[in-house]
Amino acid sequence: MLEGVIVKGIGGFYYIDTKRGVFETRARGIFRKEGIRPTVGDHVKISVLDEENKKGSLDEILPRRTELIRPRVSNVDQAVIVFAAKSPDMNLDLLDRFLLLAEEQELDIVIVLNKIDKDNNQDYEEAATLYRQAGYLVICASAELGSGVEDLKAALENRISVFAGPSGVGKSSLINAAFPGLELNTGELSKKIQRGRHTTRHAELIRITENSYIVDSPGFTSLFLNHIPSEKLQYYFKEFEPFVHGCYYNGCMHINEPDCAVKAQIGKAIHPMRYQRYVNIVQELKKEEERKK
Ligand SMILES: Nc1nc2c(ncn2[C@@H]2O[C@H](COP(=O)(O)OP(=O)(O)OP(=O)(O)O)[C@@H](O)[C@H]2O)c(=O)[nH]1
Ligand SMILES: [Zn+2]
Repeated sequence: MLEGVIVKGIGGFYYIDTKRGVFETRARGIFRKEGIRPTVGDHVKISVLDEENKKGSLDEILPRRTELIRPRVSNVDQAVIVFAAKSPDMNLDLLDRFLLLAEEQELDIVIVLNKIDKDNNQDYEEAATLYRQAGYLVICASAELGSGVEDLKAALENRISVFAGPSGVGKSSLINAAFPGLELNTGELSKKIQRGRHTTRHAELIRITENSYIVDSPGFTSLFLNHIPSEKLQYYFKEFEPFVHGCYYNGCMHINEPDCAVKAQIGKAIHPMRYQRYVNIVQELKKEEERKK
């Protein structure tokens, strides 16, 4: 028995990255009978049928820790959310939506503010401080100059990461700067999504170091939040966490209620801009909930 990770699945074959190389396997019939679909990212056990030609049989899927839907990958540990300091301009409303989706999936989060070489006034520092104070790891980077790249590499170590963020912020460029051997084309990640609109596209894992992988297509390509119940939203604002249970009312939404422990932190542990976006998104979600009634 050999253990490994499914890095690719095509036409009934699953490719398993192991300590002894990548094996091409077929899944045992039992999975189909039991309605289990092997998924990229699954930790598996295989039996080797042909060591030299790297063929095997996929025998067992170890329990999944997480299951990302878009793209469909198991055991993703972390979302690397990339925004540009300039071109395109930073949009913190959009950044918060990416954060919410990643928080909802219980992923660890790294925020990368890329293209700092384009921002002579260092305006990105303000956003970096805001999100650091909220409790996030924020890396200010320039794929162009190579700054921040070592920090990014360190953050990817020993995990499966998915990159997310708007088009053109430099996701592929950062990956290339960190791992020159991979030579992802710039624009590569988005090409894959476009293809995905018409055909079922299967994500693949790219091994970047001994024990680390990245997903080859971007995460959270739809930023719809409508599936999140409005009363759950508070739990996905990281810096609210220590305070949400301190309110006078059970089920406090932290908007109009008196004696609210969250509101008491506005301008202290909670940045007014983040609080305002919380209120906006709650209202958005409530409107949608009303409409569906
Ligand atoms: N000045 C500067 N330009 C950068 C930097 N990083 C990326 N770029 C440029 O920005 C453009 C977009 O970079 P990509 O790496 O393709 O961006 P992406 O996020 O992968 O884009 P999609 O694949 O569309 O999602 C390219 O022309 C890059 O050369 C940077 O740090 N500084
Ligand atoms: Zn409250």
